[in-house]
Amino acid sequence: MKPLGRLRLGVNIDHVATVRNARGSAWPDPLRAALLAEASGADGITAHLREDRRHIRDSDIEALAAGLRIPLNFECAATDEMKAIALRLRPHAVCLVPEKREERTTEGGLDVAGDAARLTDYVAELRAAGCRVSMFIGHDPRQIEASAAIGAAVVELHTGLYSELHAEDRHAETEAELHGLQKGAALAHSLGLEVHAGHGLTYDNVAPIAAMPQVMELNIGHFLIGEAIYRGLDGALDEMRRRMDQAREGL
Ligand SMILES: CC(=O)[C@@H](O)[C@H](O)COP(=O)(O)O
Ligand SMILES: NCC(=O)COP(=O)(O)O
Repeated sequence: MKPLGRLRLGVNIDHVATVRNARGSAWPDPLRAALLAEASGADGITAHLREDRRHIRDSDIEALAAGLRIPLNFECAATDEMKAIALRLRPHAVCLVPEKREERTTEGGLDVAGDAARLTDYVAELRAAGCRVSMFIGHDPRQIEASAAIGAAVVELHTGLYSELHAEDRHAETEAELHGLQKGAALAHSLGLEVHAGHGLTYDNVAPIAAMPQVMELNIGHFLIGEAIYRGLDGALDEMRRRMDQAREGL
């Protein structure tokens, strides 16, 4: 199958805020990083306003919503508090993610099937406000089908397990997880969902994910912000873009 279109790179700037918050100061500023990413060819900016505000804060989301020219993908838990923020700021996209207060990072995908009735209404309100709503899920067919059924426009497939297995050189398990993601992407596309992917992606593991023809957008943060220490943010993005395009070329 030929790719469905040019693969977009969304840059997650959460961990610029992590560094800022480590010193309780105003520097480095996530908006400034987002504007640099925009100037360096990012197709969108992702920011996750966690309920505990451990990195991105309300004021960051407001500054991003007001200051960006490229689309803002607002990641949040499906709570009333977050919905009120989204309805006020009306970002281009809202990606609903599962959250556990004690987790180090997002573990697993959202249980859309188990919360379908509530999420149907939740998504409808965001859609009515003009937001493109996405579900951050694993590749379980039940969750993909439920995402289509509740009216989501997009699913973002969680690549965290794939990334962990890849980093640990667990080749057979990595391949099995990749196969699950590939099947999930095909199912989601067949149901009319736009397919995105992200979490834990790096230069070393991005190619097989970028080569999935149904995937239209990758959201990448932690690795790129770290790599920017060595290459600058523009250099870090350029190299990721190059690897994404290269993976797509052979299709
Ligand atoms: C949902 C997701 O994959 C990202 O937003 C990621 O969670 C970045 O934030 P954390 O590192 O706090 O999990
Ligand atoms: N939704 C995934 C994301 O925004 C970036 O995740 P990571 O690259 O910071 O792990």
